[in-house]
Amino acid sequence: MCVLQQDQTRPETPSAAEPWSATTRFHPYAATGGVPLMDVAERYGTPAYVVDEADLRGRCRAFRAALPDADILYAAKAFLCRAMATWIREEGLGLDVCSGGELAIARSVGFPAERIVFHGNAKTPHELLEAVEYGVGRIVVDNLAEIPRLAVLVPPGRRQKVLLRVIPDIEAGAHAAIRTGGEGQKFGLSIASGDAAAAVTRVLRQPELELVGLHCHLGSQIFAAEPYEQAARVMVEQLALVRDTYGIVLPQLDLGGGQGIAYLGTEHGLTPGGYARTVVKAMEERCAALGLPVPRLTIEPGRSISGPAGLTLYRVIAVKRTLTRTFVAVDGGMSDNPRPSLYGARYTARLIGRRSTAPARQVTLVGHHCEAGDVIAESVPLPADVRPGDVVAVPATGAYHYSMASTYNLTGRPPVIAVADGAARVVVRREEIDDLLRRDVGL
Ligand SMILES: Cc1ncc(COP(=O)(O)O)c(C=O)c1O
Ligand SMILES: N[C@@H](CCCC[NH3+])C(=O)O
Repeated sequence: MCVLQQDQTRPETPSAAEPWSATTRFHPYAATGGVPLMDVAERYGTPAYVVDEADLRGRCRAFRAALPDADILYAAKAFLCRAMATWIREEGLGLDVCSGGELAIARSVGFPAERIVFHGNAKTPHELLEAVEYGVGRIVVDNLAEIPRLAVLVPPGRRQKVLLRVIPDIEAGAHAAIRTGGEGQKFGLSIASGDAAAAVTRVLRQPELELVGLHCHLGSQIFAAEPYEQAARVMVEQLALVRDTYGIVLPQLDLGGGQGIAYLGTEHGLTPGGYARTVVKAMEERCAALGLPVPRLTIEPGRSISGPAGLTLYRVIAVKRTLTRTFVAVDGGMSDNPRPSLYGARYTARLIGRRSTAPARQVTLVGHHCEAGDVIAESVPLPADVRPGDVVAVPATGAYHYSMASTYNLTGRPPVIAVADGAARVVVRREEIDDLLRRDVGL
């Protein structure tokens, strides 16, 4: 156990624009969920992912409160482990899974099958079979070939509910690699090319499948509500087209996820309330104009539930002052956070564990990997006396960090430590070199 030390001066409670989780405090020492972060670093080692359970549960509840009549599915790709699947189950949300692996975690905690939606642009026949066998509530069809492939897997006497993922042709999202609402990317069925209409026809011809609605997902890290407003309108128009063509009123509309979060103190995420007001109004207005009943809404937030609840602890290994800048090198990097290298994502960091009176200097926080692009955060203000042995915390790392971590340079992936009510527990243990060696069977 470490001695509880004073930390850098900062306000008692993070303001709304601060990217730290709801229970994170810095006075008299840095703590999350009532657990001193230096205790976590010393007991479990670094790097370590820390998850603030109360923050995460609070975000689930905020979505449910904002949209009491909708199905809120947590997008598992953002962060999933057995503990997370259990929290999501307990909070009454559903789960969006997009692989056999994510489904296996859900199954392992007895996640209710009917609350699961199965996604993927290239689901293997085996994955489809697993989804059907577990009895997942809905499968989202992403391409034409999948329709007969899925139909033959449905046991006699059963019908599998499906949604069709269509491309609304709306561009939104923080980076080209995470925009999925426009033509020219791999997800969904194009309205413009006629594939979406062909898919409706083909699903309706398969007695084993029950078409219950349409789906779209615009992209990720979207800060404005307007693209969702546009998507709600376009999608309701597609529901009206199905009604006009086939005389069928589809009861569901799934608008995917993508709600943006703050990574830096200067950003403001899209709140569940702001999102809900805009989307519900657009749906209701367009449905009234087209004489359609308002469909049951499903949404799939991932990052906005788990992202702000996480932080990563690193130990400083070296400080290098060059002619142009100061590098603070830590014991993690692009293997536990690939987002700066993939999307140019920006982060901030904070020294914890000791009080420094040194003035703040802009530094570049870098990892220990054998790549010049292994940068965790550019232009971070850290005390000028930052030195080897110090611990730094990086906020907003709860989504797409653990789930996208690699073992580059044969680095074991960090543990996930859940903190709540003054207690810390390991929910995913650290990956040791023995784990890596075990897979490598040699000659
Ligand atoms: C189909 C689908 N739903 C939901 C999500 C979750 O997105 P986010 O984590 O940005 O909310 C994604 C990922 O972008 C997705 O592909
Ligand atoms: N991996 C992306 C989000 C992609 C979401 C899945 N379609 C990120 O880290 O921002």
